[in-house]
Amino acid sequence: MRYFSTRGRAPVLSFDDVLLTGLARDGGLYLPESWPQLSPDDLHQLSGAPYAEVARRVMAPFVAGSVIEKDFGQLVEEAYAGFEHASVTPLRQLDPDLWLMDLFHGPTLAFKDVALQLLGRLFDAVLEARGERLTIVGATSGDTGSAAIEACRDRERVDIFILHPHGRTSEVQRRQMTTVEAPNVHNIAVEGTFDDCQDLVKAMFNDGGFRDRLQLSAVNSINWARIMAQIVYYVQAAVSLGAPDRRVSFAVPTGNFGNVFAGYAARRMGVPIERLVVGSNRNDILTRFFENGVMAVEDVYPTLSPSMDIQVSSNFERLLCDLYERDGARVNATLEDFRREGRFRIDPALFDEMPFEGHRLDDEETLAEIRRAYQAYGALIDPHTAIGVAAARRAQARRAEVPSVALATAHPAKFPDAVHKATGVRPELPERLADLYERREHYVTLPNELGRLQTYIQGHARITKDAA
Ligand SMILES: Cc1ncc(COP(=O)(O)O)c(C=O)c1O
Ligand SMILES: N[C@@H](CCOP(=O)(O)O)C(=O)O
Repeated sequence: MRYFSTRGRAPVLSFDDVLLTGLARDGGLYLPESWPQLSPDDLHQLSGAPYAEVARRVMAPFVAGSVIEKDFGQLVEEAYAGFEHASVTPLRQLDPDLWLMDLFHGPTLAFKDVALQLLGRLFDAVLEARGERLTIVGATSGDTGSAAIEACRDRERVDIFILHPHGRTSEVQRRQMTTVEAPNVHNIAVEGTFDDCQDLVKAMFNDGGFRDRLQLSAVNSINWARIMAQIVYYVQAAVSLGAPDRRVSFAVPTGNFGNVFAGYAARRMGVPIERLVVGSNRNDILTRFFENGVMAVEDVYPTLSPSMDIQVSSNFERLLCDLYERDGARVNATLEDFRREGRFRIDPALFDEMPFEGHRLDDEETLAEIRRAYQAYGALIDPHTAIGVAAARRAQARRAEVPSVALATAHPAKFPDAVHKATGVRPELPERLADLYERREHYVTLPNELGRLQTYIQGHARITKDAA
């Protein structure tokens, strides 16, 4: 498989290069040149198969030609063997037509583990085959950071630097990142928002000299491999609920648009997905966009669902590229306008065939939904998941034609205060994290300044230290 950049001005790359490159050199994101197709027969065969088997078969075409192609099945097996549920991403039925897909059974209790447990292993295998090392820089609003650190800790060929917005994650999220004892892990609290962190990461990639000196790579969903691994659970859920003979909708609590884009990719591959329902918190840029076709940035507000406190959803660029039929110059012009003006508008006609709709919840509605889920189903759900469940119910109230799956993106114990406030129950962390509050934290706090960040990273990355 070959991959092209959404902006059309970077080299077309193989899977291995896309994995190690992260952001394209023209500032774009990589997409596969074609969408591999899952026929109705393929989908029938996947029904009932173990998760790792579905994963291997769904992802095989994306890694075709890679140096790890022959070991891929083994890497996938290992990635999912450590999940605490045998089904990896099990479904729970809430109502006759509403299901919850638990995506938090990995080591850091969030859906990010599903992709990052595989990515860590892919990085290692490709770097080993090439005899190379790299430096990862990532931005997190709370969950990508700990999942990426867990996946990359102690790996000899990788140093990892994670930027989080100072004081804007939950305490559990911060401690999961900052209490890891590993020489290759570096946490940086940036005085700013998640959007600032994401901008800083992109600016480091766009500085060619810095990027080459450090051999930068990405763990955020700008890296295509993240999306690839997330496609799998949409396929798994759809076939479990009757695809290809029955259509299914998904409701996804959304921030950076990576998770829901993976659902869109599954649909492009032939999975019969009816609707992709986007749930937003008060930072509702996407929901407003799906209502009126105008993407307009506002300030970022802190909410009870901090991982979704995002205004600029980087993966929207991948959808835009599809909408514009891969006209990279047009994607670039639209996103340049967005950067300059803080807004752009899309012709609504382009959206006629699209499966998306958006629903927003403020903090009070989020708490009410957590309470409702506890009372109606006995389920403790985290604030992000609550937004997904509410979005699913609202979408079903409009048109209840097919079953809906709401994605449970984090374990409730990551957000104990909100869950306690809504239900009176304080969810317990699993035993292996029980002493999280006693562990020593390691992080530096830096201002939102590219130069300061680059100096810090350059001074601590083994790649530059060894070269000096
Ligand atoms: C718990 C949780 N839910 C939802 C989201 C939003 O997902 P995405 O950024 O892929 O849209 C995130 C962050 O990515 C998250 O950590
Ligand atoms: N909510 C995310 C933000 C980063 O998203 P990503 O999917 O691009 O890594 C987080 O928890 O860090």
